[in-house]
Amino acid sequence: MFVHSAESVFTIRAMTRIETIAVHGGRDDLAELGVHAPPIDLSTTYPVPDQALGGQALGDWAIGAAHATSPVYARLHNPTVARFEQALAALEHTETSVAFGSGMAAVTAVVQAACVMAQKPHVVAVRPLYGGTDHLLSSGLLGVTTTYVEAGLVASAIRPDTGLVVVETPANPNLDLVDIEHVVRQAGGVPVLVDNTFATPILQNPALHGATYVLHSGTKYLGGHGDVLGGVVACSEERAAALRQVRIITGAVLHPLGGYLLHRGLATLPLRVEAASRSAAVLADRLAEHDAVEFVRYPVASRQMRGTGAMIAFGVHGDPTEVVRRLKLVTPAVSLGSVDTLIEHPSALTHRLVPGEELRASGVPDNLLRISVGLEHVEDIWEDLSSALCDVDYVKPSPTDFLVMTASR
Ligand code: MET
Repeated sequence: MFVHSAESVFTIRAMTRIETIAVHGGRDDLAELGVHAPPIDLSTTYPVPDQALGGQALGDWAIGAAHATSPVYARLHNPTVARFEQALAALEHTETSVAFGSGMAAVTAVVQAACVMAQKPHVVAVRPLYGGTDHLLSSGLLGVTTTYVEAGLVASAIRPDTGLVVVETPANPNLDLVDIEHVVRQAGGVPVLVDNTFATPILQNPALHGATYVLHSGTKYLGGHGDVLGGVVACSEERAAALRQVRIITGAVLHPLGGYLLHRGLATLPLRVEAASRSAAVLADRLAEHDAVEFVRYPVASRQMRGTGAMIAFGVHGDPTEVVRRLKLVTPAVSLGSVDTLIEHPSALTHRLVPGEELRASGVPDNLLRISVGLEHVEDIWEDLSSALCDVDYVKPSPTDFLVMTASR
């Protein structure tokens, strides 16, 4: 019942338009079940009257199989989560995907599969990355050491014991863009993980550019409503087997309710991304014209990225935290990709655990604010932002003052 037939997978693959895949992905067993919405299976255990057969299924899951005759136990497999995984894989143009309890659990599993299991304990990473990922890779907690390089210097950092290259594009928090194909070429066969959380599969499909693992914090755009925590890695069936093994052993599973909500979020993902991106483009232009704004970082569409997205980073003259404090509509909070517009100060929050010097060196100055544009009316967002910026007491610095300010940070 929980196994998707080869024929139904083909049906999804044959759909080429992303809006249609977003609505119908992972739902091909529903007609057979006679239901309209995917059932949420909350079972923690599954009866196995034939214990030998149950044991065989357990053995199959334990080696990372995609299917077995029974889920046996919720840590091994869950049909509601599997539907979300199938849908996300279709959107990312990969064979499959593996879901986790959070984005960080997903990153951890990739490092464990590509570095720890493969006994290649060296990682090459391009900064900036989400601060949590950076902290995980720097901490040594998983027994790996990490060399940080600029995107153009990845080849020079690869060693015989390098198990993984990690990039995020657009990068959290400053929206730096990385040429994925160039990084993949430089990696020379070492698996490349691309964090695609900011772009979403609607704007960018890293696997089509050679990425081995495509990671999402599903908590963000995929869920889309700020009410579900989850992570997912889209990849080949072969890579997924190791990730499932890690997930089973470590217990980093996504709860079925999370799987349901992430799956439901996918249906409206194209519309949400399109609407929020439209507003973000307007806001990025207006911010760039504002006297209180020093610079704006907003991606450009390219062959790799089909649109500009709904994330904006900008630097303010004066105290960035004061701007946040004065906002009345925009939500002052970490996270992104929700229906409401969110703003946060990366140096204080999302990137707090990255050493300040290193953060600044990777293009994240202390005056940078990050906005995730939501679905409110663009004029209401602008009214709130512009009045918060206007209210801030600042003296527009002369070039000399600016040098002094920079040096004192
Ligand atoms: C706990 S920090 C927040 C997490 C989230 N990944 C963000 O970038 O906003």
